[in-house]
Amino acid sequence: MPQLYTSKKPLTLVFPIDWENKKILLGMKKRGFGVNKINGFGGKLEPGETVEQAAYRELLEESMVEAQNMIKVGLNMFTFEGDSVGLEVHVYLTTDYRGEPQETNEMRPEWYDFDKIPFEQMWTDDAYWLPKVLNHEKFVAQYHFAQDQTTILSETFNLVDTVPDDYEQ
Ligand SMILES: Nc1nc2c([nH]c(=O)n2[C@H]2C[C@H](O)[C@@H](COP(=O)(O)OP(=O)(O)OP(=O)(O)O)O2)c(=O)[nH]1
Repeated sequence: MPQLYTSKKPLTLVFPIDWENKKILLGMKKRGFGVNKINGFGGKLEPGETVEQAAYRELLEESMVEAQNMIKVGLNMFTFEGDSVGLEVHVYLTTDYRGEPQETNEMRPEWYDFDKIPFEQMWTDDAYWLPKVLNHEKFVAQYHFAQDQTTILSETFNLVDTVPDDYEQ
């Protein structure tokens, strides 16, 4: 298989989960990459930050929710036709958190029932892996997109016991 990327950029993605009421906190992204899509909360690492520190900070900045725990559930490598930079997205759940979700400059948060997740308003790949996460499974996956950032040209998906720290091409 040809190399899909020559360098990669780590990103975080966090989903607050209420297992008891079967609800997930998602937000409408108001600006930047993936604008107008519904997604979890996350973004780039700041200099000197670990992935987990960035995940905690981005959730707080985007939703005002403060995670008390952070459970790593997945690793996604996203690549795009014609772009040599891969997006390595580290996916976490938090099940213990403080604060009421609030709209911020970046996101409009809202709780969704597990069976009413608006996949048609989310990134195309989410319909493949998010249900696994809600089924208590962990995964490593790779999705290669066409330039339209919607069509998936190839994918690999594996369930794992422990999510690795890095995606290995
Ligand atoms: N669910 C899902 N999330 C994705 C996909 N691709 C992708 O980059 N993301 C996430 C990872 C990050 O949480 C977010 C992109 O981060 P960002 O560019 O908005 O980062 P940021 O908040 O630091 O950016 P900025 O606007 O402040 O510059 O989107 C995808 O296919 N599915």
